[in-house]
Amino acid sequence: MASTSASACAKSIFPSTLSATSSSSTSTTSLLSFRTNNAITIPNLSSHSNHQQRFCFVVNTAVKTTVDTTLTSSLSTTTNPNDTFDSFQAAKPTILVSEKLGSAGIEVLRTFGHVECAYDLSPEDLCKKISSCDALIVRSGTKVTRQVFEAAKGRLKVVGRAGVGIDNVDLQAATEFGCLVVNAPTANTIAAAEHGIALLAAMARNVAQADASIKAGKWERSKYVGVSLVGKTLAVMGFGKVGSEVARRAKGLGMNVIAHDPYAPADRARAVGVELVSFDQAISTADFISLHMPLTPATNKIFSHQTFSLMKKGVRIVNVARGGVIDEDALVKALDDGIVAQAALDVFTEEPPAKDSKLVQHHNVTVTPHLGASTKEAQEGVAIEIAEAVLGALKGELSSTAVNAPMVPPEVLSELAPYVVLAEKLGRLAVQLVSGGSGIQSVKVLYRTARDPDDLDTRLLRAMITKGIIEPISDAIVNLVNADFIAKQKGLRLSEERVVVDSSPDLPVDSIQVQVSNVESKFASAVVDGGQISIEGKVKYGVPHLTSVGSFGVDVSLEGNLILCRQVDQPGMIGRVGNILGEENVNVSFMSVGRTSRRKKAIMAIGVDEEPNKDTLHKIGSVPAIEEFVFLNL
Ligand SMILES: NC(=O)C1=CN([C@@H]2O[C@H](COP(=O)(O)OP(=O)(O)OC[C@H]3O[C@@H](n4cnc5c(N)ncnc54)[C@H](O)[C@@H]3O)[C@@H](O)[C@H]2O)C=CC1
Ligand SMILES: O=C(O)C(=O)COP(=O)(O)O
Repeated sequence: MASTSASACAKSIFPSTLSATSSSSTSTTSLLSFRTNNAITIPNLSSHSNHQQRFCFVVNTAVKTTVDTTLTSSLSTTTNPNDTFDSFQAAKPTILVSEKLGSAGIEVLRTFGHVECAYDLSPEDLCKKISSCDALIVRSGTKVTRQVFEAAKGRLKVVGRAGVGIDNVDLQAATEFGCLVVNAPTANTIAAAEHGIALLAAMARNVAQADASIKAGKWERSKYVGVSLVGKTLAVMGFGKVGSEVARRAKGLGMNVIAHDPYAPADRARAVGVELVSFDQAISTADFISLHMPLTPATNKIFSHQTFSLMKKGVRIVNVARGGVIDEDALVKALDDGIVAQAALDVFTEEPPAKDSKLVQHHNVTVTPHLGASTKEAQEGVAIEIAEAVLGALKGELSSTAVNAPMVPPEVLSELAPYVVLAEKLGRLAVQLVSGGSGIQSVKVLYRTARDPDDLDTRLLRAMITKGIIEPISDAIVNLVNADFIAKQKGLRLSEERVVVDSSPDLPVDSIQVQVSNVESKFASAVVDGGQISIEGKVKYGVPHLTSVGSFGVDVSLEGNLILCRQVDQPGMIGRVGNILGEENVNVSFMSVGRTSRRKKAIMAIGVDEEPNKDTLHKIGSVPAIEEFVFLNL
């Protein structure tokens, strides 16, 4: 067995002789590469269930071999799509829930997978557990670090964040490891907004301090005189879902509301009766400031010594967003200096904060332990929202709440389904036509289509071509999440061009052509005049077909294995090759001949159910009229 070393792929992709083991599965190409001991189908991609053969290219890296061996053994006897579904049911995915999740969500998850609830895991214990999990569901308390993705060893397919903020998930690492991250962005909006208003009012009227004072046996009416909200200016920093709900409520309290958000559309602000202003204007004119932006590198410690110095003396600040947007030492100083009169904080840079935190202990600070999303209603809603998103991802569907992958609407996905299969197979064919040792760096994809360019979303197709090219020759597992990242890492440049043709606009794509530049081919006839390997395919009756190899037209369904022969066009060739295969009990599933002109060069494309042995291939190669041939796995 020849092999490709992973290290050889660092700069460019080096195909070498590929060997293949066959296994069977239903047709499908999983967008999230569900590769454990489960066989998974994507329901909305499973219309090609007649494609029973799937071939796993084995290379000599430990990871790839292990994974593929598991896949091969678990699928080797599967011929019926229902069998695959049954075996999938038997091997349910494991879903680890690492923080308290509403029971309705747990019930939804149990319909599909084994659910393990393990709260308060140490980082080490999480890393130990994760390699046996297909999905992980967290809230804000679990740090999903690069180490977690590394420890998952490729098994973790999806991280579900039961809430909005994903700053506790290392998104870059998730993407590199091909793990989808989904969140539940809407179900806790009102809860967070209500908590913001609760803190605003409680702070203005010293509710928490007065409560503590009474419980300590005191009766301090003059100490806890508050300030009124009506007529005061509130600056909402971050005019997204929560910010706009806070603004709406604050207006109901008679406040004058302004907002700062560089990305919020002005008409959304206008609809709530809020003026969008610059950062400096917002913080310098506000009596109250409420924070509702995400924690990102750009917002990290955005409230600092410098920004506090611009604020009105006596300003009051509410934070139900993320602790990290405030430089907490700077806030303590601003409180001590009287620039900030009071702060009400639900979130902290470190959670829980240190017991002796000066900020938490400050007499002008009101605190809650990250309770913004903690209402019964919000937690049930978030749990169902995240459970559905995670199950969708495990089924291979694309989520509308994907954080690190393009969101492809279901109708686009189902329309593109057969083309997704075609795209991956063309990628696989193209890479096998490259001769060992020549590195693929540049691939061009031409989509012939009658559609307006704006009506054709090719991200899925591009990802699947990348998957087809890269997976057979490396240990990478490529999916929609990491395709562009892995292509870049491997030095593969993939450019796309849409060519408008006069065909039916009902079909998204008429044909897909894959061209590989600056490489040698082990099948010279696949090379066109410009010097690039070129193959083209179409979807016919829902099934992917190869329609051209180099400048030869062929028409073969892309299933099983393929033998391409170039021969002198003469009578009896089909019979001779067919006989050789028949004698060796290799079943021919289809045959197609394309030629330049009569009695000149011809290409014969032969689909075979079984992989012919070396002797059989040698006999084919020895037929005098055959000038070159290649055996390809799909
Ligand atoms: N305390 C809690 O329990 C909860 C906290 N949150 C937090 O609240 C925040 C907002 O959540 P949503 O409104 O649902 O998110 P969202 O995504 O709907 O809104 C965030 C807004 O912040 C804006 N933004 C981004 N960078 C900004 C910047 N530099 N300056 C000003 N605005 C900026 C965005 O354009 C967006 O409109 C998030 O940090 C989230 O994690 C959300 C729910 C509960
Ligand atoms: O949704 C968010 O961003 C939150 O901060 C809520 O966090 P939690 O799920 O309550 O840990």
